[in-house]
Amino acid sequence: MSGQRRVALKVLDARLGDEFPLPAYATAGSAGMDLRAMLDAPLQLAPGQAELVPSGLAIHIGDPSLCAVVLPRSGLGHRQGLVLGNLTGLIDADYQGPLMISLWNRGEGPVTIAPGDRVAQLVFVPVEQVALEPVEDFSLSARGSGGFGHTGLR
Ligand SMILES: O=c1ccn([C@H]2C[C@H](O)[C@@H](COP(=O)(O)OP(=O)(O)OP(=O)(O)O)O2)c(=O)[nH]1
Ligand SMILES: [Mg+2]
Repeated sequence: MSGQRRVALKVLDARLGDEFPLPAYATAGSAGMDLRAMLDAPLQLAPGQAELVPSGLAIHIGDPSLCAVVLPRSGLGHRQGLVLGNLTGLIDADYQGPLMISLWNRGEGPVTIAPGDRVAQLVFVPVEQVALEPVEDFSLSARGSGGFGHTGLR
């Protein structure tokens, strides 16, 4: 689609773009594009087990006003307990290495992942870098230092 920002992609696993489609937005309104577990053989994760799995891709975002996050897929996370070992993966704009997926079976039964399964999703997010400026005091806000449930439940 024109108007979309361009992000450089290296296909590291030749099965992508051939046997398996490259990541793409499933619908016009999708925020994420699914990432595949580019395994050589099925992988069974025992309850509690985490493994680093290649996505078969590398991206170089380049522009520090953009990053990407790797998120679980809702269905797998909720039903099977297949989530991410780092909870959320953060892909820096200057990272050029292989995009890896830490898969964690947080459930109570084994989970089997087949080569090419869509196991996570990649979301591009705007970022602003700031200059931290040390001060003695803040000008008082409505919240002040209240936090961690300070405003109650209802
Ligand atoms: O799920 C992930 C998370 C990170 N990365 C890559 C891209 C990211 O830019 C780099 C570093 O990630 P992060 O800063 O979260 O990890 P770190 O443990 O702080 O490593 P580093 O010291 O390299 O920054 O690792 C992945 O491929 N997948
Ligand atoms: Mg880091």
